[in-house]
Amino acid sequence: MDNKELRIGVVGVGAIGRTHIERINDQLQGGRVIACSDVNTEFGKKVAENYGCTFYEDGEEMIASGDIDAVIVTTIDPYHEQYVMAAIKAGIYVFCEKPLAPEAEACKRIVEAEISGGKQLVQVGFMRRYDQGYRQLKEAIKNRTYGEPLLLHCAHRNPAVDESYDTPMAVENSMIHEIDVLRWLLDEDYDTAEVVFAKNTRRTHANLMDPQIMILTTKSGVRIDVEAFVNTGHCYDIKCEVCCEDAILNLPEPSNIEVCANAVRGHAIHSDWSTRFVDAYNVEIQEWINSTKEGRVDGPTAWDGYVGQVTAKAASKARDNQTVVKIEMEEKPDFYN
Ligand SMILES: NC(=O)c1ccc[n+]([C@@H]2O[C@H](COP(=O)([O-])OP(=O)(O)OC[C@H]3O[C@@H](n4cnc5c(N)ncnc54)[C@H](O)[C@@H]3O)[C@@H](O)[C@H]2O)c1
Ligand SMILES: O[C@H]1[C@H](O)[C@@H](O)[C@H](O)[C@@H](O)[C@H]1O
Repeated sequence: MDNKELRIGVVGVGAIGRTHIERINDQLQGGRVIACSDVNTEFGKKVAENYGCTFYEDGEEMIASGDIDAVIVTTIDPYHEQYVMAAIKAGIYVFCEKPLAPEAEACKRIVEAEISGGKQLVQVGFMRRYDQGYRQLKEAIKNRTYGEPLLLHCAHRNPAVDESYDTPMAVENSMIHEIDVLRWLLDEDYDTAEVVFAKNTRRTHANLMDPQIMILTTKSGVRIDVEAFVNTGHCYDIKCEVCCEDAILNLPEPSNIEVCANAVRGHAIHSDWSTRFVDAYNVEIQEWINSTKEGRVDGPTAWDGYVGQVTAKAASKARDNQTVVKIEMEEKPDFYN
């Protein structure tokens, strides 16, 4: 592609869809959201009007229209597959928010369709790989300066979730971030998964066990525990502590000014994902625009999306049966090497 602006369509213009439109049109370079679609027509039309883009009632029609060079899929999880498949069929690049799909089988169908099409087109929105803190951790681990990593303690805390968020989503929608970023951080796949429950918070509802702890082991034996607590009522808090042979490494947070007032000294922390990871989203989407214009996928692939969901599925099985489940994975196809 030449140096023209990348014409982008967005399907699903809810919370994160709109933040991506704003970052592309107001802050980043080389792309413009010129079209959008949403199943909620009235709402979608208002959003389109607000951002000056063309509204399509049918997202698949937008993808096949020839009017856009690439598409961003930010619908709720169960509809990702439909639009990613439409993009592969149309032969255009697609950035799909995580998870690639809520089921491993759906991710597998996407991988197979991409391989049959003969060209990598799909990038998955695992934005933590673009976070400065995780990048620093990876750098510190890479050369074994502090010896081998042995165990990791992580936490994924959200202030609140709505009624549609149920027990499986703690793994499939939230801890899928840790599943991806820790595999990338340690540069190895997982061997087993387990999920145990804690005492339920009074803030949860009948369909959600909250908090939960997922325990993963990697092929080399690194042990990882991740707490998902999605109704803390007060904070968005992401922790990752890596215990190495010779040092303990902790994920830094984006800094905030220290305030001393009312006899308390401290600093504010984030209350949702959109501010906690804003820099990571900006780098992620800018790099996606750049690589798309160069005609290649440079971020987490459909294969990474598939591996994540196979791991999540094993964790779900482990949770349902309260046992430890071995993670069985196919060999990575050469297509993704
Ligand atoms: N990377 C991250 O940190 C991050 C953060 C938030 C959300 N997400 C992901 O982004 C996606 C959207 O999350 P959200 O918080 O913006 O949700 P949301 O509910 O605010 O928005 C989803 C939008 O999709 C629309 N939609 C639903 N079904 C559709 C369909 N079949 N066709 C077209 N539009 C449809 C809805 O009307 C809504 O406007 C989810 O997959 C979520 O996991 C990722
Ligand atoms: O969809 C959101 C998003 O992925 C956030 O980054 C995560 O912290 C939430 O738990 C999840 O529900």
